[in-house]
Order: sequence, then C-alpha cells, then structure tokens
Amino acid sequence: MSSARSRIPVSILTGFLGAGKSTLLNRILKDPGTSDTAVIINEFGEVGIDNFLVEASGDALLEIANGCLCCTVRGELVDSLASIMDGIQTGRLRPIRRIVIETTGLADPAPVMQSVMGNPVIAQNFELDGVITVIDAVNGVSTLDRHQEAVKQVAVADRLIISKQSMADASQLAALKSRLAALNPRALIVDGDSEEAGTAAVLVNGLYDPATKIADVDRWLHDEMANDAEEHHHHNHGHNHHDDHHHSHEHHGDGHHHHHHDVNRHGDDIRSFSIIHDKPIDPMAIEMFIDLLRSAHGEKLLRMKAIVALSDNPDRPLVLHGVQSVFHPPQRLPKWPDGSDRRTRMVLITQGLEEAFVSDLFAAFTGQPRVDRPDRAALEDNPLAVPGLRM
Ligand SMILES: Nc1nc2c(ncn2[C@@H]2O[C@H](COP(=O)(O)OP(=O)(O)OP(=O)(O)O)[C@@H](O)[C@H]2O)c(=O)[nH]1
Repeated sequence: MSSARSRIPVSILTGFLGAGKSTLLNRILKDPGTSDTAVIINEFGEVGIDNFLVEASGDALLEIANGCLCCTVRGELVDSLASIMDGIQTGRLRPIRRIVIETTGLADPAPVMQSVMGNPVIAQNFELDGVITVIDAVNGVSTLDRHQEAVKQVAVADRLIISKQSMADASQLAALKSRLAALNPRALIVDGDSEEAGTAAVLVNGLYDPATKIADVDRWLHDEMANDAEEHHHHNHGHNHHDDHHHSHEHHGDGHHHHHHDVNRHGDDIRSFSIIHDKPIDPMAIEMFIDLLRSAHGEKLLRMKAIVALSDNPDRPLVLHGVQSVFHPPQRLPKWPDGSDRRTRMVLITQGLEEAFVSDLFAAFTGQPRVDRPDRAALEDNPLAVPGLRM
C-alpha cells in the first residue's frame, strides 16, 4: 500500500457547532456509493452522543471521544488511521475506499489536515482528498463574525454546504454567500437541501492543494508544520474531572495545554461540560430549564445536545439540539438508542457561561437541593431569582 495510486482518500467534514455535519453525514452514508467508507467521529463533550446519532454500522465507525481532534487527541487520529490500515492489511477489516473524518464544531481544521498530510507514515497510505464545510444559513454570518475557527473552516474548504436554507430568509442567505465568496472564492457552494448534498460525490474533491487557497490558509498550515516540529516532546494533557456527574473540558490557558500554541486556541472562555441525571424528568421542568437558559444566556450557549428521559413516558427519550439561541424542535425517539443506558445525558459547549450556573439551574428544576440556591417552585414564581439571570 505504498504507491501513490493505492492511497486511501480522506475527506474531512467540518463546520461550526450545530451546523448540520452529522445530519449531512447520515444522508451521505445512505448513498450506496459510500458502502466502502469508514467514518471517524471526534466528539468534543465527554459523553458520547454523536455515536448513536450517526447511523453507520459495525466496524466502519470509530469514535474518538474525550478531547478535541485538533489538539488533545491528535495522536489518536493518527493511531486510528494506522489501525484502519493495519486492519485492511491483515484482513481484519474489509477493504475501505474512503475515510470520512467528522471533526468537532470547534476544531481548527488545520492541524487535522496536517495530521493526514504531515505524518510520513500516514501520508504513505492516505491522502487528504478535501475538506467539506457545513455552514448554517441562519447562524452563519454571526458565527463567522465571532469565531475564528469557523472562519478557518470556511477558508480551508473545497466544498461549502449551506444547511438550513429553508429556515433563512433571502437577505440572510445573500449576506452569507457574499461572505463565503470573500473568504473562499474557489470553493464550490452546495445547497444543503439539494439531492447532490446527500450523495457520495460530495465527499470527492480531489487532492487538497494549499496553493489554490487564500493566503491565510497557507499561513495556518505553515504554522502547524512549524509547531509539529516542536510538539514531539510534550503532548499529554489531562482532563478536568470534577465528580461523577459533571465533566468539563476547558479550553483555556490554565496549564492544561503544555505547548504554547494550544493556549487560547479555542478562545479563553469556551468550555464544554456534561450533565448526567438518573431519574426521569418532568417535561415541564425540562422545558422551563431550557427556556430560562436560553432567554438568559442564549448567546453564550454555543451548543447543546441532550437525550432526556421524561417522566410521562420514560421509554421514549427526547432529543434536544440547541445552537446559540436557536433550538430545533425537540424530537421524541421511538425508543432508547442503546438499551442499557437510559439516563438523561446533556452536553453543553458554552462561551463565557460557567458550568456551575447551568448545573445549579438544572439541579433546581430536577429537585436536587443545593445550598443557597432557589428551588424550582421559587424559580417558577420568580425566574429572576436565579443568580446571574438578571441582564
Ligand atoms: N431545518 C434544517 N435543520 C437542520 C439541517 N441540518 C441540520 N439541521 C438540524 O440542526 C441540528 C444540528 O444538526 P447536527 O447534524 O447535529 O449538527 P452538527 O454540526 O453535527 O453538530 P455538532 O456535532 O454539535 O457540531 C439538528 O436538530 C438537525 O436536525 C437543515 O438543513 N435544515
């Protein structure tokens, strides 16, 4: 497997939090043209949720959890690719014709691309075929204004897929398109609602060619190469485990990241944490919890994903998706995806919003008493009793 012709193409699917990457991937994977495609998913929160929302089957799906592909688990990406290669060569895996890597919404795509292009062993067997970036038609422009990662994701793309067009108006869409054209004039723009967007062909882009991108991309990729050279000594950074029920992965310059270029990579105040709850929750309580969170701090809520056990019918969990202050209509699943674990699991990615605020609010609504915090009855009477809720 060392000749250039037999290298396996790798497509990177990226896009900001909640843009619609998993939704698109699910559609693409239904195309028979992807039957020999393996999928690597990187989950940013510490509770696996994406792995059962993406409907790939069996050994063709690998999940890299507990960290972000672009920094903490970069080595794992290389390991995953190596193990896929080994599996094919030893016959443990059926032959694979393409790999899709779905990055987290906050991933800086440059180091992910660099892992494929820059590692000599990996580059012998795999080639980066292209970057597909999903952009949400409703939140796209404001996301690009606020998040450098999103700008990078757009700038490096070979194909830009605009999702949620039916939810946007014509002027929003026009503004987004002109912004995209300025950032990346060469990328193909595809309507996420079109049939084309859900086909295997979308994954095929031809070799990534830094020379055809705007100058900034060259610089990021160049920076990553320089950083790689100095990174070899130290790339183990730990996670911040609080207690059994709340885990956080904080991306800020507090010493988690021992190599300087990772400091502030995701901005000072972006954090990810999860909430797990054992008992079914009253539907009204969850609704009020979401409403309060959203009305008070919607802008700071970069992403929320949850599967919730409701007390009215605990056999049919509720799936919640929030992106900034936009919440998609909740979906009631016919049954639990993985029979054994029926706990409520919630992953939040916030910017400038403390975990304690969210977990205290959740505790108040689910009847777990906390010292010095209003309980649910008090909150229903007077929502402004929540500390931090007054704007
Ligand atoms: N109306 C509409 N909704 C969409 C579209 N694409 C995605 N969604 C909804 O947007 C929400 C987020 O979609 P996901 O596919 O989970 O987004 P993601 O980019 O994988 O999210 P992360 O993994 O958190 O980064 C879900 O509720 C989807 O149903 C679209 O084209 N139109």
